[in-house]
Amino acid sequence: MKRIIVMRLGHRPERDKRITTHVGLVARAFGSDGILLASNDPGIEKSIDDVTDRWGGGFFFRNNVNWKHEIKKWKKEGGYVCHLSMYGINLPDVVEEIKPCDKLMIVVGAEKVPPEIYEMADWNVAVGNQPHSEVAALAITLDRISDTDPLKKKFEDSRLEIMPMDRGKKVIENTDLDK
Ligand SMILES: C[S@@+](CC[C@H](N)C(=O)[O-])C[C@H]1O[C@@H](n2cnc3c(N)ncnc32)[C@H](O)[C@@H]1O
Repeated sequence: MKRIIVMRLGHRPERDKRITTHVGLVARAFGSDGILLASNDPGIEKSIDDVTDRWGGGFFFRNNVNWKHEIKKWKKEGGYVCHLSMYGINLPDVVEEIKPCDKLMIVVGAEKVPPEIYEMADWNVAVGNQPHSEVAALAITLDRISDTDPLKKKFEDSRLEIMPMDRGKKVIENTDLDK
């Protein structure tokens, strides 16, 4: 698996800020390269960029994209699209087909997605055929399709790094980046 990006559809700035931020945090923490937001919410872009700046990695955020245009472009460039939906094929039954893809876009919705996405996607994939959350669906998908363990990912050029410990909290600050 070489390049994975996430597309967030249907974000409503008045009610989805927290969950879309969590979609972005999970996309970054579990190994994708960036996220496209198909709505205009510069505040979320700022929050995710701030996290990337402090915690490292080369994650990108693009605000206010035209989702149809981005998907068409992605496919034209040889990319594949996996739309997460509880109505799709259950992930364990399709994961081995998706894994070898070296350019994958994972699409998650908010309340309701445009019906065309079901046709445009190469796979409509359920993370279990029960309703739950885009955050959980994305996390499990990123974990299952990865060749390496996403929890072991190293984040380059971080200002902050946690030293894991049994109890308490230890965070190391890397001041070299400011020089
Ligand atoms: C709160 S759900 C909305 C479900 C909505 N009722 C629908 O018809 O699409 C928001 C998003 O979470 C994701 N999601 C929720 N449950 C899922 C599941 N079991 N498998 C895969 N994705 C799921 C989908 O991406 C969905 O668009």
